[in-house]
Amino acid sequence: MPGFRCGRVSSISSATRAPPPKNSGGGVAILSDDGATIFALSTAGLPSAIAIVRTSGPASRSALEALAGRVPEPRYAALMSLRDPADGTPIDRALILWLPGPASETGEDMVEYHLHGSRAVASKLLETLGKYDEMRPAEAGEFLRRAFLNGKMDLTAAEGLGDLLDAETESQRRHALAIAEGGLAARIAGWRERLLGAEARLEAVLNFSDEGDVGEGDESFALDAADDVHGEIMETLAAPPAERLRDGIRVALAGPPNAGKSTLFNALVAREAAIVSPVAGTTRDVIEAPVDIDGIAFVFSDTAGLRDSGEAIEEEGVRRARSVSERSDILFWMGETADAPKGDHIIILHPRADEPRRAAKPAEAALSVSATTGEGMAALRALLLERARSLLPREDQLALNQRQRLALREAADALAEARAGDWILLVEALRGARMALERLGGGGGVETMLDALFGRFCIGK
Ligand SMILES: Nc1nc2c(c(=O)[nH]1)N(C=O)[C@@H](CNc1ccc(C(=O)N[C@@H](CCC(=O)O)C(=O)O)cc1)CN2
Ligand SMILES: Nc1nc2c(ncn2[C@@H]2O[C@H](COP(=O)(O)OP(=O)(O)OP(=O)(O)O)[C@@H](O)[C@H]2O)c(=O)[nH]1
Ligand SMILES: [Mg+2]
Repeated sequence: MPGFRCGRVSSISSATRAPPPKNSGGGVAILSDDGATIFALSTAGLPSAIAIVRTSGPASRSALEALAGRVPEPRYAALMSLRDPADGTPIDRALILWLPGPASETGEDMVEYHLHGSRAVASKLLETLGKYDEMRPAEAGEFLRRAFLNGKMDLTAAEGLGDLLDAETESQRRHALAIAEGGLAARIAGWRERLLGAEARLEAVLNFSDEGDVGEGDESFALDAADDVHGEIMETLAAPPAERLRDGIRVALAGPPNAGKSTLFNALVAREAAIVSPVAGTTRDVIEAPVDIDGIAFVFSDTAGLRDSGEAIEEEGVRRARSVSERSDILFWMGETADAPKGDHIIILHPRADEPRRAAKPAEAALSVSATTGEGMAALRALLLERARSLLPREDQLALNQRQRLALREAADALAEARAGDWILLVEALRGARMALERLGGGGGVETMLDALFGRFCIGK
């Protein structure tokens, strides 16, 4: 299967989720729309109760007429008997949606066949559709690609849909939906319009004034536009990036042997993921566990206790522990305050707090916790969530991916140049910024990028 999104059975439960799939990089090159009518099974993972086969393109209607004898009222579900037109053999009794273009998802004529969800029923219909000369199976992401080519959505909305299809946690879902529904596209459109207006007015001033007639200050409206758009772009860029949201907040537990790291780790991830024992040096490797807590994706890492053991395997474990600790977004330190690494991401804990022989909580420790009795665990989760939220985009902010941030930064950089130069440079700055925004939305000369994006989707999407 070319698209990694296809047929993935999410393993998310209340406490665990599968690690986010990485793009295999095996992007499928999709030809530009060749006018063919495409078809695909759009429900991944059979058998299921219902299988939906979709067609998109001009032959959608005639194929439906041939299979069902008639075309139902647009956008109303109709129960129809499907037959193979070649020999009249029945295929299935199915719910049919006739979705004529341009008011369809792809902008083309579409039909949805909601079949009984077995492999055999779906195969029979796909095979029958494949006999039409005008029809061919869809490539990965090709329905969405056609929607984009037909101006139904811009590139950022398509990216948002990709993230929505991947979403496993509530925060991922909400932020992806905002982008998929055009949250970023609308902002881009507003900025482009503002810049284009300023450009046009500048041109007019230049064209209708005699040489040397253009006075100081006549360009102030354009500088204002550049400043306004620059300010809004910088504000949009100030939101934390989408990557933490998608890949999960990385939380490491570190400290000396026997501190109770693995015990706390197991309590936080709500399963016995790591071995716990009274023997110092039990954990040797880094153990990772992805978890959904309160709708936020986390990846917890339990690590080897830090000490000089003089033993090769344990030394390697300690090296890995330090490396994971450095890369974490939040580090729970469970040892002496004096030994704690430094940094904003470090939270000192006072562990095994139920044990009477333990010293009192040091002043620097944020919390006393006992994973065994549960003491301090609710406060620890609250602290964790508060920190995590500060690292993620807020509800009212757009979560931008790297491509989107780079394009916005390019636009902002161009606008920052606007004040520096003369009129010619000002026009160029406005134009440069507008071009960066246009590319962000998927306009002009982005064919390879389109292949990379749409090739990541499922067949049938
Ligand atoms: N059965 C089914 N469910 C589905 C989808 C689908 O294609 N089929 N979708 C697939 O992703 C999602 C819904 N997305 C859709 C997006 C646009 C249109 C569409 O026809 N848009 C028209 C205007 C429709 C209207 O406003 O009434 C248009 O944009 O012109 C349909 C579905 C989720 N659920
Ligand atoms: N009473 C009490 N015992 C605890 C607590 N946490 C851990 N322990 C015990 O302390 C011992 C060490 O716990 P681990 O969780 O394995 O400690 P660790 O920090 O992972 O140790 P290493 O993997 O060796 O670095 C075990 O016997 C645990 O049962 C706690 O909160 N209270
Ligand atoms: Mg351990």
